Amino acid sequence: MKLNQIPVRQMKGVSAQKEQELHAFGIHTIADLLDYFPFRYEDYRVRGLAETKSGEKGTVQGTIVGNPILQRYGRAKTRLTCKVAVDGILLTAVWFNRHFLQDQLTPSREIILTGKWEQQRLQLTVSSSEFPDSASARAGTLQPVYSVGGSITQSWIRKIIGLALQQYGAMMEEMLPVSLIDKYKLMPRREAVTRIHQPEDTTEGQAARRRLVYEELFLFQLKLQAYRSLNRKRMDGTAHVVDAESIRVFVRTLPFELTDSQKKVVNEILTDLRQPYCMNRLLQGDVGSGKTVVAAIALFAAVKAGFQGALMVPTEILAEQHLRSLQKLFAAAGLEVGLLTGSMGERKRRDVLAGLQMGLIDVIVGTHAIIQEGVNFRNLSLVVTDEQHRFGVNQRSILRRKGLNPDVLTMTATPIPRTLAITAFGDLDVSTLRERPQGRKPIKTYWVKHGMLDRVLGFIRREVDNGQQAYFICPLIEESEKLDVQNAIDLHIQIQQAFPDMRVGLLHGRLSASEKDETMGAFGRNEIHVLVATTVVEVGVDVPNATLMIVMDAERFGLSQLHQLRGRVGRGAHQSYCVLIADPKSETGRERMKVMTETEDGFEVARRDLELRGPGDFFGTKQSGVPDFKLADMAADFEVLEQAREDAAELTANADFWKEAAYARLREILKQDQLFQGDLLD
Ligand SMILES: Nc1ncnc2c1ncn2[C@@H]1O[C@H](COP(=O)(O)OP(=O)(O)OP(=O)(O)O)[C@@H](O)[C@H]1O
Repeated sequence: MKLNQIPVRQMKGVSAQKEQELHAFGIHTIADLLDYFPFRYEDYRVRGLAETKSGEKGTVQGTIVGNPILQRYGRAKTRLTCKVAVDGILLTAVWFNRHFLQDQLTPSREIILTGKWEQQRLQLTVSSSEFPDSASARAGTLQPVYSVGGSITQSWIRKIIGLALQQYGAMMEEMLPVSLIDKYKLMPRREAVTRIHQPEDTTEGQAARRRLVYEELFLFQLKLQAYRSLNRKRMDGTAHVVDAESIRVFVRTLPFELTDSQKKVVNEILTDLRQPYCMNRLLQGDVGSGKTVVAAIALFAAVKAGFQGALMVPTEILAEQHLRSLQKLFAAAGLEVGLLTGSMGERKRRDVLAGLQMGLIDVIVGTHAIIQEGVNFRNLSLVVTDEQHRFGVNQRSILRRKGLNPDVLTMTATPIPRTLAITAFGDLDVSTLRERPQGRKPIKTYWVKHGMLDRVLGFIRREVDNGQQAYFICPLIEESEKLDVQNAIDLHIQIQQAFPDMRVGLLHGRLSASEKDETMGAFGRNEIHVLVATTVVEVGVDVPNATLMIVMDAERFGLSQLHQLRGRVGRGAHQSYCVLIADPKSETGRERMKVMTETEDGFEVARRDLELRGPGDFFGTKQSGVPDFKLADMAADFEVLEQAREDAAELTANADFWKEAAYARLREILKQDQLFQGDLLD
């Protein structure tokens, strides 16, 4: 029996109700329980009074002198005091609401006190006390502090983990190969798990943590690297026969000349498409840098080679927009483009599904719906996805199980510093669009206070009179979508009242797909002058005639989000503006506004963002696609992550890893991961 197969209920003391509550903390098996690590320690080590600083918490040992005095005050409140001799000093120990201790405080008995020491008054306010002769004494130890709640208390979980260590500790298996344990002089697993729960001292706790952090990051990287290595080895991707001439002809039909950056990136992608292994490439380019057309060329190449392609986007608004632009681009070449979204009618959906299965549709555009059950392709060979986090390795394995192993091109407009990207996402190949199409004027960005709304309205008037359009964004914070939608509705009324002669549109997440589509379509045709919207327009929306982006309460947005929003303008030849309305309360908030007014370069914005937030926070956002680690901290443990990546890459590249007994345990772990289901690992 393995520890991860023994339900936690097997432990004495874990009732059915406790078991339920443990489940909420992700604890199902004994292995989970042992891996439920403390996030800090409480220090109960006994020190001399001289070493205990006044005003701070400490633990001391002394002898009770004289009888305790109990005072009652308020309703059912008590204050118990007693003189205790510690290191030759007579101090007053004070307990609040612990009247039941009175009988135990007998003169000349030894006692250990933990609490706040006030030297001036020779007084110690006790938070916990115990007698050295009692069995459950904590004194002398560092006590682990766990994340707890409900009927799971600190002392209960300490006890149950302590018992689990006694009962099952010997069954804990090593996971890391000896070579790595030796290389970094790591604690063996059994010892590390025991010590992280019950360290003798801080050094030991840290050494245990170091080992377990490495293990966690190594296993994370191992998964990514093993996946990549298998992928390369298998050579079961599609080796597209790319017809260079027809691509040249297609590019000539585009309404503009490709930038040098676009040409370079297209070549990188075409080279990948020709290879027999699967492409896994990240295309990063600043907002408005022209990623869509690059994707279109790649899709065109796949179709010309005799396959189908898919473009997966995060929202239905974007799906509709991309459908229209691809239809336009592919019209002359006679490619058939289809749309598949979650909110589509059943009949339409059935037609599309049939079209995909029979190969009548060459390129499908859609949301997540594309890779759901029941969607079958005739021969899908390329998936382009619009935001890196939406198409992770897991989605990939869904397709694999359908017998599909497409090349994947992931586009992101959130430029991630290269080292971070590579480290966090395994070994993606990265292509970067550095320049924007020619003729674009830099967007002018202003930061104004709420009091200046009148002038902002004047700005709208000027732009609309010039034939341009404006976005007016109000925040949408997930916790109270209802309130935020109300904000948008109110703002819409306010703007419409200010400009009775203009057409003011409203767009938010609560509208139906067709309502959204209608509004977006009308805005695209300049039938709506001002679009009041929530962040549903954040990514990808492309209306080149819009030249003014106003963001209400801009302090409520993160830097990359603001940059994305700003990127909705400046997409045509006209001068564009971004106005941030904000009264930030914090220094970081002000700093963010400053960064926005100082630079328009997405890479620079990302760099400053990283500086302001640190990599921990950067990766903490949903954007990153990086899982929550139990122990590891992306910021503090970043170097370990780098190291772990190198180790994992080296190991999986070595043929021994896939057959030697020494690595059987690691292969076992991989096999259990759903990512590798259906794959033969050895
Ligand atoms: N080489 C080019 N020359 C001129 N215009 C171009 C060029 N490439 C793309 N465009 C136009 O630039 C605009 C922005 O392109 P696109 O929508 O592909 O940007 P993007 O990189 O996807 O940006 P975002 O992440 O903001 O959506 C589009 O209107 C597109 O037609």
